Amino acid sequence: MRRSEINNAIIASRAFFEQHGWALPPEPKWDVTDFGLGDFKKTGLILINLAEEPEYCEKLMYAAKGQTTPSHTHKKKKEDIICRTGILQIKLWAEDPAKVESTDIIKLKINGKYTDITSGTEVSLLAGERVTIESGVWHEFYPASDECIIGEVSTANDDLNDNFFSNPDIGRYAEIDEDEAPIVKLLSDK
Ligand SMILES: O=C(CO)[C@@H](O)[C@H](O)CO
Repeated sequence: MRRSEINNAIIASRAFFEQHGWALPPEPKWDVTDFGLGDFKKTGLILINLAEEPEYCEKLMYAAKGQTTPSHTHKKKKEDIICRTGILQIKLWAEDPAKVESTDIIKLKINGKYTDITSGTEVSLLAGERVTIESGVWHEFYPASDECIIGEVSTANDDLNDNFFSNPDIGRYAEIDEDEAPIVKLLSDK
């Protein structure tokens, strides 16, 4: 990813957060990624780590229409993915969709109530709605609205060691081409 693209993504999402009443903490911990695939408009996500504790984690995320967070799972982390603004589509699988065409039933908590869904089902979340994703459940999400603010509340987060993607070409952090000066230091910046 070009640094200019990262800077622009931060400026645009910052404006959207502000417009929708989401005040960011002082010195937000920004994480902007194209998942190493070099096509931020297609596979891209902007995250801010709000709380990172050994017991829990909270993130605020932003994606624009067309941007997918590709299918992945966590071996340790259990997380609630929450639509805060807009409409969020989230697809869930019992097993890695690149390897197995599973039709297993997933017992998924949607808005706090257990619901049986078939692996591969897509759930649509309106603002205020959430799904609770147990570790081991594969998931992919993208906005159905032009823009989307997404929350994440979870057990401990370890982005380096606890993200398992279907696509083996994916790297969790972007490789950066320094075409201009950074406006913020990313979590992945040394
Ligand atoms: O877990 C999630 C989304 O499900 C994010 O916190 C990761 O950082 C994505 O890699």
